[in-house]
Amino acid sequence: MASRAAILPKLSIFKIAIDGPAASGKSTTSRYVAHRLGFMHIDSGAMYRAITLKALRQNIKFESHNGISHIINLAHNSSIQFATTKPIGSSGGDNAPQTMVYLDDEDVSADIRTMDVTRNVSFVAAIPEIRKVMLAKQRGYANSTNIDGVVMDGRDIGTVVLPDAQLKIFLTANANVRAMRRYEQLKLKDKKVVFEEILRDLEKRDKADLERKVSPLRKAIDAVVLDTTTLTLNEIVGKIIEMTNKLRNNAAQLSEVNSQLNELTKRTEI
Ligand SMILES: Nc1ncnc2c1ncn2[C@@H]1O[C@H](COP(=O)(O)OP(=O)(O)O)[C@@H](O)[C@H]1O
Ligand SMILES: Nc1ccn([C@H]2C[C@H](O)[C@@H](COP(=O)(O)OP(=O)(O)O)O2)c(=O)n1
Repeated sequence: MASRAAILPKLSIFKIAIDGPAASGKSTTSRYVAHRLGFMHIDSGAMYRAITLKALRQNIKFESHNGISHIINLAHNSSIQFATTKPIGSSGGDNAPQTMVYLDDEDVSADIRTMDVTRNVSFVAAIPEIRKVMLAKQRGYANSTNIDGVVMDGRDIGTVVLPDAQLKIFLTANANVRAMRRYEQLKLKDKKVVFEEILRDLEKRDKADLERKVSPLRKAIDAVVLDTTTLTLNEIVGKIIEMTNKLRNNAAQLSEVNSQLNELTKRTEI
């Protein structure tokens, strides 16, 4: 007789998928959630940005046939790693937990956020072969055996990368609010930024991400929508932690019932 354990879910790596348009708060929210839960944070957008940075550094002609093959080659032969630093305090700003990004062992956390990379990343992210290479890496991180859980943010995490995620969140916010947040964020880093330019770039990128053929930005049918236009970062993080704790408790209870049922089944078989 088949054991009931085979048909009931077991406790496994807890996966949280956070998707949404540009500057909706995905990576900041994910960093705090991951930090509070002791999970790993994977910023999948940073991976597309890292490959774009590498291609720009090599002066690859993006839209040419040769250029695309070259970028695909780069993706196959690049190592991208993440490391999370602990916050000094518990509030936002400079004390926020940071997710560092390493490209071929070089810290590129700042270099991948330049306007040049931002303007070209949607093109790179729309190349199907690049997405295949990133998908394999992303699933690899999520299934690392030494972690309790992972928070991965991007555009297609709930729909394509981790369709089995126990919790899926879709963050949204009004485009003007998103552009203003990105403007404030870049201004802090002494970047020469113009709000109208940021808004235009953000809308252009949203359109490209929504309309591309492979893995476009979509809300998974089982995702919970959280609108960050009016909710603070703390409120958003709190809601996600609360949902996660409930789901983990339910899973733990289910696992307990499951082992009791197995025990009973064994005794009945004897
Ligand atoms: N709920 C929120 N309310 C106000 N500001 C937020 C909120 N969530 C994120 N932010 C801020 O908005 C900016 C963009 O957030 P970020 O996490 O980089 O977005 P994304 O990863 O979606 O591009 C950051 O400066 C961040 O601190
Ligand atoms: N899972 C993902 C993550 C990001 N991308 C693409 C879409 C975005 O334009 C770029 C950069 O993503 P990123 O999340 O860093 O961008 P923003 O922080 O929202 O400006 O990568 C994607 O296609 N799939």
